[in-house]
Amino acid sequence: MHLLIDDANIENIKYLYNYYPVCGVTTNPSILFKNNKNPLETLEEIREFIREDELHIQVLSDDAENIVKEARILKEKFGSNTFIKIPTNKEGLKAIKKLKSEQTNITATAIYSPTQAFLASLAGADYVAPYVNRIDNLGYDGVETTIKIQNILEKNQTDTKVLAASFKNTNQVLKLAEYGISIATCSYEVFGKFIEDNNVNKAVEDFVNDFKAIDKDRRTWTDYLG
Ligand SMILES: O=P(O)(O)OC[C@H]1O[C@](O)(CO)[C@@H](O)[C@@H]1O
Repeated sequence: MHLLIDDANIENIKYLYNYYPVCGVTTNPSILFKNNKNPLETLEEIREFIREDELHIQVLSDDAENIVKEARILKEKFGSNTFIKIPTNKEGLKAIKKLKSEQTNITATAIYSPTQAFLASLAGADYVAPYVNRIDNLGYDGVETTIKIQNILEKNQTDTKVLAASFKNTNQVLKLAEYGISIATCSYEVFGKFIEDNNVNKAVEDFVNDFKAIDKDRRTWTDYLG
């Protein structure tokens, strides 16, 4: 499983890139709204910072013809490793079919059911993005649904990968990693919870204190060898 950042705040993105093994950024209109800045300038800044890594941007048109138009403009502006996020409804499927014939990278988004994912895959989507936490909130099981989607894609030997989205805790992510889900996109808040264990800090502190007791003037190997 690879990890993407689900955020549009450039400071958060820079911070997470500095510490975590991530391979790109996903955005959606609500994330851009939350960032409270000019959305175009924000995306330009993100693209400049992440260079050729994956950048996922969602279209806002309702009908296939305008979705295709918007996708072409976004692809032209943000480059080849940009994934156009298209909601998986009927108009979206129609647009995905058309855009695939133009070699556009597509993330089929707003996926709540395996049927949607299967259809998006047949239409040519590169990624399908099930909304794990939102599915949980509907009273279904987001993790199970995502695994089911993965099984369907594997059994049907498609090239489409699962990009799991909408997480509220790290356990949801880890469960999917266990099943080899291709990629997960996580918010700044969820990243913050990945390594938050006081036991780890305590263990490290004990190691350092023990070592320091050997020679109080030499705390690290750099002090011995540097
Ligand atoms: O339920 P949430 O946290 O709003 O997440 C919706 C998800 O859908 C996406 O738009 C799919 O990529 C993500 O950007 C986001 O994680």
